Amino acid sequence: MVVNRVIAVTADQSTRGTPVHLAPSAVSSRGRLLAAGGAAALLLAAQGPATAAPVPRPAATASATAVPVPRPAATASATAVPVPHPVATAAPVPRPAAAASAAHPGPYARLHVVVGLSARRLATAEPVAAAKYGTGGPVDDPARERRVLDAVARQAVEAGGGPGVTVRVFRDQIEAHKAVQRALHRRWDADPASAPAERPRLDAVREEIDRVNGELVRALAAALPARTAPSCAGLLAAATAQVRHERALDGTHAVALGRAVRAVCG
Ligand SMILES: C=C(O[C@@H]1C=C(C(=O)O)C=C[C@H]1O)C(=O)O
Repeated sequence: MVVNRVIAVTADQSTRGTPVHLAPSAVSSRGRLLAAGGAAALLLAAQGPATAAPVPRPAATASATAVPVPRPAATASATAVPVPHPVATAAPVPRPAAAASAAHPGPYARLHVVVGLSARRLATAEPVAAAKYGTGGPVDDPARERRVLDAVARQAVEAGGGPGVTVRVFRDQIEAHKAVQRALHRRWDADPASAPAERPRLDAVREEIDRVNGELVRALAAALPARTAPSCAGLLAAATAQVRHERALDGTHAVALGRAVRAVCG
């Protein structure tokens, strides 16, 4: 006689009308199964209708709702406290949109990098001007300009940017750089007290310029889609205004920055 047995019918078996007898040890499993079902129902209720969720659930949540028997601890906590929204409790899995924007900067971010590097390049005009000031030498150094343009053309090919458009941008960068140097020489001539007391080594400053040049070539290549988009002019103007503000540029450098990035779009 089977007094200590219960009859349990699984959903699958009930459709075939074949009840099965489970041993007591199986009852506790069954109890867990029911509790797990309740927890799963709570989780599902907390998630709301499937159609209301615009973002795919993280993998952890998906497996919690898909697996019929969670571990007892998970069941206990799920039933003892109100189940918070699974997204809030899950490990910090970034939403796909956020992850995408972090991995793929948008056109404004790309152009902002280009403008920021142009400002960094222009910031070297002061030490270069100081290195040349009082030497009697000219601001212009056509041989150095040639070397710079040849180098960036080569680097542009490596970076996947067009050498022609890259050289065009760098011609503007060079003109802007020289405009700042000349403005500083005029300022120092007019007010000798403001002239630099020391003369930096030109080759050391040029090493820094070369580093910025390389970064700028790569940033220009990475910004190619942004540079050919119809939105480029507007976004470039916004990025230029932003960089002027971030770096608190004076009038000379602010005007020169606009000159330096003139050929970035198109
Ligand atoms: C920066 C310098 O001054 C000028 C500007 C250059 C540039 O922007 O790369 C290159 C040569 C010079 O005509 C320099 O002499 O190094």
